[in-house]
Amino acid sequence: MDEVRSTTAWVASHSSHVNIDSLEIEKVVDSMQGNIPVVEWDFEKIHYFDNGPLTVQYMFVLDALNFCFWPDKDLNYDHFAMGLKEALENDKSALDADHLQTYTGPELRKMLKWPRPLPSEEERVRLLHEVGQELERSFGGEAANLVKSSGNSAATLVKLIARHFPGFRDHALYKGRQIFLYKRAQIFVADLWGAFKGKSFGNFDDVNSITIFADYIVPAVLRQLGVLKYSSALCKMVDSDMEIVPGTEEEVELRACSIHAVEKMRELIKKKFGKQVLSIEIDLWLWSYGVRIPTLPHHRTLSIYY
Ligand SMILES: Nc1nc2c(c(CN[C@H]3C=C[C@H](O)[C@@H]3O)cn2[C@@H]2O[C@H](COP(=O)(O)O)[C@@H](O)[C@H]2O)c(=O)[nH]1
Repeated sequence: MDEVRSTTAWVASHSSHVNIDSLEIEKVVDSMQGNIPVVEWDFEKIHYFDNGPLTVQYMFVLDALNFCFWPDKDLNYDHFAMGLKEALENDKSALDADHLQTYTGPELRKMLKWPRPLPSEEERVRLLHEVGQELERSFGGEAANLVKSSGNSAATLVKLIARHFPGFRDHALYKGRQIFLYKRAQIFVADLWGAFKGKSFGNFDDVNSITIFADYIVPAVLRQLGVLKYSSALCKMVDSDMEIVPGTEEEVELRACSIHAVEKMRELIKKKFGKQVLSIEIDLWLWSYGVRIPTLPHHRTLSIYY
């Protein structure tokens, strides 16, 4: 996680299209007196939860597919969460490692009750197969064993996921440097922590090492708050729904500056109010705020990472 922190800080200090406004961070922090609004995990009441290993399997599969819903304007994250939940409730073996390896696009669509091809459907199916194969090869078929191998360390779990599952290797090259973002791997840790309320499979000694999850909602909220300032060219691209090519400076800056801005917010809360706030808590507040404003313009990049 140190790599996520240090490389995104480097992007922020070399940024050409996105600027972090420290004064606005201070205003936000002061206006809340350092108290981040508490948002309950699964405030939407959409997730599968049985307090056991099957919940871990559900979360891992969901986070393997947790990217890029926007190309279909009627589709969102909730459809995936609820679809997988219902599939599991009807058939406890629906997400077993051997099953995951055989799903086809039409079968995935049917499971999610989606009437037409999903965005990046072939990639989603490939990622499901990858998860099934590697869980079977290295973890006895169970994501719960992957989590157990992390020894209650969030940082170790993210590393293990990146090592074993290429689809989770959310890196970018920026001005000649490798930048680490790890959105889906980190969100899996946060989902476990939230679902199990920091106990059992959600017990991580270093949960504060996790950063926010750089998706397409959080940068939009930080912009709305005035914390991120975009260049006028980037404003036009985002506001006109123009696609931003993955790996471009603009895309990497949007994501990396979001991570760094929230780290700065945490530091300021600590300095001014003596409170230790988790990035996960800030993320959940920002994200839940953003998804409640469907008209909020967000950047559009075709990606499997977020
Ligand atoms: N930063 C951040 N990004 C998140 C999530 C979540 C869901 N988190 C669960 C955990 C607790 C809650 O109760 C949620 O159930 C999804 N996303 C991202 O949003 C985008 C989807 O947007 P739309 O197309 O409107 O559905 C897409 O990139 C998706 O990957 C989060 O928490 N943080």
